[in-house]
Amino acid sequence: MPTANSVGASKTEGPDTAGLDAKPCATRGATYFSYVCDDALHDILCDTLPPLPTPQHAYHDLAAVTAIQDGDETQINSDSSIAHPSIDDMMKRVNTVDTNGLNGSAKHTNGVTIQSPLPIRSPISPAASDTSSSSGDRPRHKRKQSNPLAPPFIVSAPGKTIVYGEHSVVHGKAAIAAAISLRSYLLCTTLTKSKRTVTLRFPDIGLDHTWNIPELPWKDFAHPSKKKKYYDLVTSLDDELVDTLKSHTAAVSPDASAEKRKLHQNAATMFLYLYLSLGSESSPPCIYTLRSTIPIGAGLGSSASISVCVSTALLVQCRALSGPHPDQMAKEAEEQLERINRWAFVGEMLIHGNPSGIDNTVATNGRAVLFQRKDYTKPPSVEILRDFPELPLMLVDTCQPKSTATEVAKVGLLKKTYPVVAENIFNAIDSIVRSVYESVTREDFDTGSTESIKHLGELMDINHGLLTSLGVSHPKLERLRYLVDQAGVGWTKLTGAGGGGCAITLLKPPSPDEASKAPDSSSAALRDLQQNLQEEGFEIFDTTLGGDGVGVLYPAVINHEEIDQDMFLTAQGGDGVEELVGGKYDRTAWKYWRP
Ligand SMILES: Nc1ncnc2c1ncn2[C@@H]1O[C@H](COP(=O)(O)OP(=O)(O)OP(=O)(O)O)[C@@H](O)[C@H]1O
Ligand SMILES: C[C@@](O)(CCO)CC(=O)[O-]
Repeated sequence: MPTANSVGASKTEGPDTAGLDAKPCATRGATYFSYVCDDALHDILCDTLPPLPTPQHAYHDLAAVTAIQDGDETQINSDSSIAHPSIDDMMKRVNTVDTNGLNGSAKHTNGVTIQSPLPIRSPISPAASDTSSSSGDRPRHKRKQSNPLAPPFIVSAPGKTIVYGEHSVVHGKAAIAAAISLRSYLLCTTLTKSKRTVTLRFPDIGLDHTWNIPELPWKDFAHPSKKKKYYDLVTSLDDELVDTLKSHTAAVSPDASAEKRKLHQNAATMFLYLYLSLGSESSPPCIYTLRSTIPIGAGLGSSASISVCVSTALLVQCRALSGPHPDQMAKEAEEQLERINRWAFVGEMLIHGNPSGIDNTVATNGRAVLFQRKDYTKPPSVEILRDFPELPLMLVDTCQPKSTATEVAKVGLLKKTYPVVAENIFNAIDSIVRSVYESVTREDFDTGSTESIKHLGELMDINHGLLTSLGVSHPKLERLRYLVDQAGVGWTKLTGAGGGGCAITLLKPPSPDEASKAPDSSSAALRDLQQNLQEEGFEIFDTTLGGDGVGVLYPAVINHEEIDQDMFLTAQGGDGVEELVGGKYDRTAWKYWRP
C-alpha cells in the first residue's frame, strides 16, 4: 500500500505560496527534493545534499505545499542543519512516514519542517509514483501547476547612531550604538516568470536600472570554488567576483554626474553581489523599490539599513528564514537575525570598504549594542543592551556630505603613520566605552540624575576630542559644538564616520534649583539654540533610540489595502512613506524577530 507521508509543521507567517515537489537536477544528474517554485532553494539543496542512491527515487512528489497566511501556511524552516544530512538521514527522511495522517504533521529531526496540507505519495513506493508508466506516450511525470506569484512584501530596517566608539571599533575596540526611529523600506514586487528581469528602483538617489537575469554572471558566482551558502560567514569580498560585476554596473546611470554614478554603482554592486550570491539563474523576476527616511551619508547608517533590507529580502525569497512570528523561540529568532546580519555585512563591505560591522548589527537587531570585533575572520562579540536608557539626545545633521569609506581610510592611514599614537587613542576611546557600559548597565542608573548624565556627557566630550585628533571632525561639526556649548544645554560629539554628517548632543537635565526657579528656563535655552541651528543651516532630527531591528510586512498589506509600486513611489517624503507603511492603525501587521 502506498503510505502517506506527513512531514513536520512549523507554524509561521509563511512567506510564500510554494509547491514542494521533487524534480530532476540537471546539474548533478540525480534527484533532489526541492520546491517547484523555489529554484534558489533547489540549488542550495542540490549543492549540499548527497544524491539519492537508487533510481526508484526519481521524481517523487514529496509534498504539495500551500503557504498561506496565519493558520494555513506552509513554511520551510530552513535551519542550517538541512545543509548537512547524511545519506542515512535522507533515507530516514524518505522512509519515515506518518501513516496516520494525510494531513498530519511530523517533525523531522534534522530541522527541515514542512507542513503538508495535501496528501503526499510515498517517495519509495513505485505504486505511489506517477512516474511509472507502461504507456510510452503518457508523460513520465506529472508536473504540478506553477504556483501563483508571491505577493508583494516589504522589509524594513532602522538607521543607527553610534553613541561612543566609532572608528576605534574598526580597529578592534568596543563601541556602543543604538537603533534610531528613522528607517529604510524595501518593497519587493515579484513579476511573472516570463519577464526574466530584475530591477532596482531607488528613487532617493535617482537610481532605476533593469538587468536581464540570464545575462548576469551566474556561472562565476556558482563556481564550486566561489559558491557561498546562505548560512556562510563571509568575512571578505571575492575580488574576482566584484570584478565580474563591473561590466554589469557600468551601464547604470550613464548620463549621471560622476558623483551620482558612484552612489548608484555602489548601491548596484552591493545589490548584485548579494543577489548573485543568494539566488540562482531561476530566481524570481522582481522589482526592488527602496524608500528611506534616513539621510544618506550623514553618519546615521543609511547604507547598513539598506544592506539589511536587501539581505533580508533575498533570504526571504530563497526561503532561508523562518518567521518572524510572535511565538518564535528566542534561539531560532537569533539565528535568523544572525543569518541576515552576515549577508548585510557583505553589503556593507561593498559600500564601505572596511566596515567593522557595528552598523549592520544594530540595523539588524535594533535596540542598542555593545559591539567588538577583534578578529575579522570570526563573528564579532555582540551584547544586545535591551535596557539601554532613553537618553535625552538631540540629533543634528550638519548637512555636510561625507563618505564613510573616505573617513575610515583616513584613520587607517593615520594608524599606519603613527601606529603607537593611534593605538593609544583607540585605547582611550575603548576605556570611555567601557566606563559608559558600566554606568548604564548599573541597576540604579537614572537618566534623571544630573550626576549620571554629567558623567556620560563629559565622556562624550572627550570621545569627540579623540575623534578630532584622529582627523575626522569638520569645521561644521566644531561650529555646532560651539553653539551647543554657548547655550549650555549639553555635551556634543560627532556620530558615525565624521567628516561632516551628524552629531549627537546629550541634553543636561535641569538642576532641581533651576527647575524650581524657572521651570521652563532650560527648554527656552534649547528652543533658542534649535532656532539658531536651523538659521545656520543645520537640520534637527526628531528620533527615538533603541527601537526594533529588521521587520517584515508579508504580504504588503496595511489596513486591508495592498501597497503597490505606485503608492509606494508616490508617497510624499519620509512622512508619507511612514504613513503608508507605518501600520499606525494596524500594529500587528509588521513582524519582527525578537529573541
Ligand atoms: N536611500 C538610499 N537609496 C539608495 N542607496 C542608498 C540609500 N541610502 C544609502 N545608500 C547607499 O549607501 C551609501 C551611503 O553610505 P555611507 O556609509 O557613506 O553613509 P551612511 O551609511 O549614511 O553613514 P555612516 O556609515 O557613517 O553611518 C550611498 O553611497 C548609497 O550607495
Ligand atoms: C566609522 C565607523 O566606525 C562607523 C560608521 O558608522 C565605521 C565602521 O564601524 O564600520
